[in-house]
Amino acid sequence: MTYPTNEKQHLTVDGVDTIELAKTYGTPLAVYDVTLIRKTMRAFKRIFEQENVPYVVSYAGKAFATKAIYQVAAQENIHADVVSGGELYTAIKADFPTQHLSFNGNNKSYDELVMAVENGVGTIIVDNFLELQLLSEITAEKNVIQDILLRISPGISAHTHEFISTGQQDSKFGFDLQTGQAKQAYDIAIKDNHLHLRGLHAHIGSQIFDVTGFEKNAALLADTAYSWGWQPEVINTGGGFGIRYTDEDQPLPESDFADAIIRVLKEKATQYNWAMPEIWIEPGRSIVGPAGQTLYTVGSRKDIPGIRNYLAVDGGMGDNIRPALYQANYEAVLANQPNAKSEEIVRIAGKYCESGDVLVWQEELPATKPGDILSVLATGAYGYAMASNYNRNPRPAVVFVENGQHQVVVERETFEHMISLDQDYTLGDK
Ligand SMILES: Cc1ncc(COP(=O)(O)O)c(C=O)c1O
Ligand SMILES: N[C@@H](CCCC[NH3+])C(=O)O
Repeated sequence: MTYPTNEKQHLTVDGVDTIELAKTYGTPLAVYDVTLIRKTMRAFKRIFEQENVPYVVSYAGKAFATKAIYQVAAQENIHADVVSGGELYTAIKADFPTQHLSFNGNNKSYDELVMAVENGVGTIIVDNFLELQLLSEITAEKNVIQDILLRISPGISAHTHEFISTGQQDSKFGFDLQTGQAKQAYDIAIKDNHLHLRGLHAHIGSQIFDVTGFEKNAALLADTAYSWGWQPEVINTGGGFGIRYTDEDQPLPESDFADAIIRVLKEKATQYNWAMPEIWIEPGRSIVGPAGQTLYTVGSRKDIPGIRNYLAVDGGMGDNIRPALYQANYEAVLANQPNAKSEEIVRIAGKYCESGDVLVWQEELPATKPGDILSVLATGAYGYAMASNYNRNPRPAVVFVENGQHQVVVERETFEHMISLDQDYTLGDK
């Protein structure tokens, strides 16, 4: 792999020197290549347009939810999916057209549902019976009609890490199909005058590398609707398209997934004599994952002869929990000279008080010294989004880069931000 560099041999992002970014904004620093984000969004849209089928590409904001990314999604005229009042609030504050939002989640609160209805969220993807009842009450009281989809748990196991697989029957998400709960939900929803049931949704999991699960899922949703004597307007097959983190990952082009789903649903529409349903997909990771990277400053090291060399950087599990949570692998490069020859094998650890605080389990790197900048690649999805203040470390700043320019889109958290909600304790002995 050859990494993009400038005349100083420094790693670049869309033409911008990462060493300069680290100097300007400090580290750890999450950096996004917005040109690449737009390219991926457009590539997804183009597949459907070439096939001339009605579609919605809905960016799954959980992968990275900030005002700036919702603004890019709006500029590219794609939809977005939110999963909490907080994500919805962020999208609203970004002036994202709420009609283009869908709202997923397995335990939306009454207040969140009211917020969604009041703000004109286009589609609520109803997950369970309580939600169906709450939404029925809220829409009746406000005398509005709300578009909904029903989320089904399809009983399809995706071959991915157990914790990010959601389609299997033993899952907290969606109405169970096998036991008839999905049909019961359909019977309730279709009769409700304030709910406009537009279609079905099922998401089988994340970081998936073959199309068969998506084909099965699309076919199952169509067959299910047909078996209920119903022609759905929308079939939403979720997200989950796998990306490359390391050489172990061999992702398919986004077109393969979309093509497979389109082909199956075209066949089903012909078989059932339906108008072609709108095909919705909800990619998160594949849109922002490869476009993001995190810059860190090299600090201490510990070499244990015959055992392992640890290289510590100034971030860690607080800005990327995925290695600790899923044993996820990443690739790291020395940003000062990414194409230099490797000289040693190291484990890149963070600065958190946990043995599991690892960013890269094993990496070949050139010799490094304190103060060098390392970049961990492909951290754009579920990195900053899952960041925490563990050990009271502030969360990094986020910078967007496009056409040689750069801009902070999330400021670095400060110590003061972190204690801003703390109160002095006044009840105990003085
Ligand atoms: C309902 C739903 N849609 C979309 C996504 C996005 O998945 P990914 O980021 O893997 O594309 C998820 C997360 O797995 C999800 O739960
Ligand atoms: N957060 C997970 C994926 C879960 C997706 C949400 N349904 C990850 O980092 O891979």
